[in-house]
Amino acid sequence: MILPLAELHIHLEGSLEPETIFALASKNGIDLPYESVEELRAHYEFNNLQSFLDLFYANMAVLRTSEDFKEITTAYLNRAHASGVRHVELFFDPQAHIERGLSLSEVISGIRAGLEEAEQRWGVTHKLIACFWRHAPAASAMEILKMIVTENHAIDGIGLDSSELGFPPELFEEVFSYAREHGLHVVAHAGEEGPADYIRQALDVLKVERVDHGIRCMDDPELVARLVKEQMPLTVCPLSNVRLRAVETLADHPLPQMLEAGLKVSLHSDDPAYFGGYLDANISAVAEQFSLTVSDLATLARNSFEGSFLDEAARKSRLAEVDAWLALQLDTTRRD
Ligand SMILES: Nc1ncnc2[nH]cnc12
Ligand SMILES: [Zn+2]
Repeated sequence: MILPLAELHIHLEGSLEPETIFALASKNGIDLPYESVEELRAHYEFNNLQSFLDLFYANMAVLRTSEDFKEITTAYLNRAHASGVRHVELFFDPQAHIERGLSLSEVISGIRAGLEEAEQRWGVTHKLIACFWRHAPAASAMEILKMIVTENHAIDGIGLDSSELGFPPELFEEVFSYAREHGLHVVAHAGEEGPADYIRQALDVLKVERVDHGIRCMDDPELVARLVKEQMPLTVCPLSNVRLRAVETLADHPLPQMLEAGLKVSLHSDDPAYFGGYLDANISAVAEQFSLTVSDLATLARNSFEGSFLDEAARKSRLAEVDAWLALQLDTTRRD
């Protein structure tokens, strides 16, 4: 039995593998500035978040049709299912695709078709979260959000992503308040590269239900105490943090201290095609680095379902699956 997990921090466009970038470019008649997959892959060395985002936004320009979105959603879900994912809350960047002339309906219908097929095939449940760019004006986010609401697009929540430093969450107060008033879930990237104060703003101004990354909370003991008290879910992405140099090496990652402090941490893959692995790779890397026990892994898995937007009944049944996994592991250990 594989450890059942909820993947709560995955950017669909970050699952675009180099081979798929080439295949879509060829299909859509787009010239890439690389001769081969190997040449493209050679650019996957990042100094910080921005150096990654520049390549990430350029590469996603190969996505041109609703079918492209369905294809990459299906490819991601095939891979995720194999790594134990039973529920996914998928991010996508609407501004990137609308800028290229796609309509919201084309993008969302393609993604939804892939999500629904995976639910029918494997029972992998889903939510869809539109992430707004913090480097773009809040007015652009608001315009798209109003379109989502008035045209009744199938979106479950909104998030906030892209360049962090210099773009504090408070710039998006009105956008998040409008989203909450219209019954959408709200999450935001905060404290990935940016300071602990951005996490506080995400809580106090945006009133988020979950913080994406949040690792910089460890600079601020008072904030840690609050996050523990509120049991605020933090979606931590260890391989991303290493590749974007938010931490120097995996050994320097604050995950053990975050767990020790009682923070509600779960593990996720962020942009798996760029950072060296899907959810299973993230979990194996930290399990090995920090000698995590099966009980630690069960806690991380439980936190992923508790931090999700699943309804009570579905969450309970997934938590029972985690308990069954742990019982089996403990039983196997006893017999060995
Ligand atoms: N790690 C990350 N941080 C901010 N925005 C992103 N978009 C995709 N990946 C991201
Ligand atoms: Zn992210």
